Amino acid sequence: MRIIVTGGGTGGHVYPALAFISYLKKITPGAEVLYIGTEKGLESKIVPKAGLSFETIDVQGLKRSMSPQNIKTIFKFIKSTNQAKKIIKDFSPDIVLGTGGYVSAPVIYGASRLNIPTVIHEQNSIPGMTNKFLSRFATKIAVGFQEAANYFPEEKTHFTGNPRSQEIADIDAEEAISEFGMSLDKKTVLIFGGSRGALKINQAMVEALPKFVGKNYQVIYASGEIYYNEFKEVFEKYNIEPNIAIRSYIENMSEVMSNADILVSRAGATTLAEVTSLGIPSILIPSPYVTADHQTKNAEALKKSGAALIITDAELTGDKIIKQIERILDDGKMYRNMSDASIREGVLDSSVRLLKVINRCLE
Ligand SMILES: CC(=O)N[C@H]1[C@@H](OP(=O)(O)OP(=O)(O)OC[C@H]2O[C@@H](n3ccc(=O)[nH]c3=O)[C@H](O)[C@@H]2O)O[C@H](CO)[C@@H](O)[C@@H]1O
Repeated sequence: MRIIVTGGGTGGHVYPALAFISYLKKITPGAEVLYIGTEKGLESKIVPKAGLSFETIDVQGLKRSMSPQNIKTIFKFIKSTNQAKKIIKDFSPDIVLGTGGYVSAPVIYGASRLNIPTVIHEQNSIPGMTNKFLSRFATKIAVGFQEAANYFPEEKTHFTGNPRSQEIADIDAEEAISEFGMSLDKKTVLIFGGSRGALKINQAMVEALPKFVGKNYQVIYASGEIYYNEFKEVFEKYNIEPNIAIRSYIENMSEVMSNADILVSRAGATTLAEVTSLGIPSILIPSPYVTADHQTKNAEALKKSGAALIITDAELTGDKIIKQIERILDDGKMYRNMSDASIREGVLDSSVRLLKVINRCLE
């Protein structure tokens, strides 16, 4: 199979694409893969590192309201579609898969103009603007949350879950935690604010860090690369504590998360796919700054099932984080119930399902 994969901007769009590619290569060793992203997005750092062929195009996101800036965007869209079409023609794929983010718009649209089958994957419970626009042109649509199917044409939409679930469920890497200087005998709380970090979570952590010192559980925190320097002094002070490890970004997140007992994080869809595939209880702080408040909807789906507690961004403090962590850790029954609910939400064959959807386009 020759496949072009596109998706980018943030980790939430890139990691599912990489997880699917890795599964595809495992079961179809001859598969030829080309990834199209942008220079600026996180994909330009992590896709080449994964050893994949990577090409870039210039893209600009659509604004919600009409403005002179948007007219420029339309011209840019036409230009980037032409760039994408040239790459697609040269590679001549059987199929093009898009996992969201601005970059997937010109690539999927361009492929559909060239009559090449396309599949888009929507990770969130409420679709983003790019996938809503592309839903008219895509051959098939795969969704990570059942709720998202309501926004797309029924006849071409399939529930697959998020490929990161299947990938992370197979991982068991105890050594990852020792690399952080942590103990295998203590409960581990993993905390981060999505792939880029979140200011509000960093501020709450500055308040919480002194209070984590000497606790009978350990804390691994990723601040996000753009925030690390801002709080460096505090982070360096507490990083030397035996039960605290602080990093700007965790590259081997799958391995680290597989050792976690509780997750505290934003409610990005890919993070939620990961945590449920491992059956880990979570404390979610949905970002209020995303399209259609989709993180609140993502988090509510997990809360409803009993797998997560929610702290709203407005009420977030260091003390609230600690209180909720200890509420779960100190109550064995609550812990087990949340963990059982979490694993029930996991879709452990998500890449198998996505490949089925792709193969149906090729019949
Ligand atoms: C602000 C914003 O627009 N957020 C969106 C973006 O988030 P974002 O990129 O933050 O998405 P997710 O939380 O879904 O995924 C983050 C990914 O980064 C990984 N990770 C995180 C921290 C770290 O140090 N190392 C690491 O590898 C996580 O394990 C996960 O795989 O895409 C998601 C998926 O469409 C959406 O649901 C989010 O609403």
